[in-house]
Amino acid sequence: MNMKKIAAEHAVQYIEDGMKVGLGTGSTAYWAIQKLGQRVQEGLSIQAVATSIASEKLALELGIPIIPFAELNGLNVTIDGADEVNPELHLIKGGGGALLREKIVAYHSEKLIIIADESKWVPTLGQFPLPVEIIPFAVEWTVQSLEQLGCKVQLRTEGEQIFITDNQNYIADCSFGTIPSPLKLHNDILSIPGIVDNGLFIGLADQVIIGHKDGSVEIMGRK
Ligand SMILES: O=C[C@H](O)[C@H](O)[C@H](O)COP(=O)(O)O
Repeated sequence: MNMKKIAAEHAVQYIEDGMKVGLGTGSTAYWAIQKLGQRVQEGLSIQAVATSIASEKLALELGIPIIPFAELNGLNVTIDGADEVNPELHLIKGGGGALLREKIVAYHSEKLIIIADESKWVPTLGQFPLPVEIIPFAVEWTVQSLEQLGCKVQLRTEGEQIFITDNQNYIADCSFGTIPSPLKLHNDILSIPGIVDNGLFIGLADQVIIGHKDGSVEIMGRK
């Protein structure tokens, strides 16, 4: 049973004609974009923006209309994946390196629906190393400042090369083990110069759809 696909396809049921939709990034969002593409080919009329170059490319291949940001005044809904979700629906995102564009798009969406397989549901955030997007300038100092917050930092690589985000930045993966106060950590990280954003999504998710091994979906959320 493909738990990611089940959650994604459930979320896409909520998309209606005329909606402005944000497209997430990653292997779970992939299934949502596929399903949305199928519905567009069957006549669904939507306008979309994407949270990564990869998702935009996939959407265009499937015939989903991608609209310039300047032409849209916000979004009705965004469907995106997550690396961890806690019972308060706070998230860690950015495993695919797309956290900055994802957070911008989520912020401007009336509703953020998170889709995930059951392995992403955790009592406390932090087992998954927190991705932090940093600018390349003085990266060594920025990394030192992150380590002073009590984590082990690994600058993300892709093969032999440093991983470069869609925004031409780096990702520092920060292993905290556990994050008891996500909001405090979020603010502490953002107070370091050179950091663009981090993968903690606090109070942004409205609904979380979890796909289970037995094919069922579990829906949690505020709206
Ligand atoms: O940067 C990537 C995103 O935040 C993804 O949505 C997140 O990493 C989850 O990815 P996946 O659905 O592939 O587990």
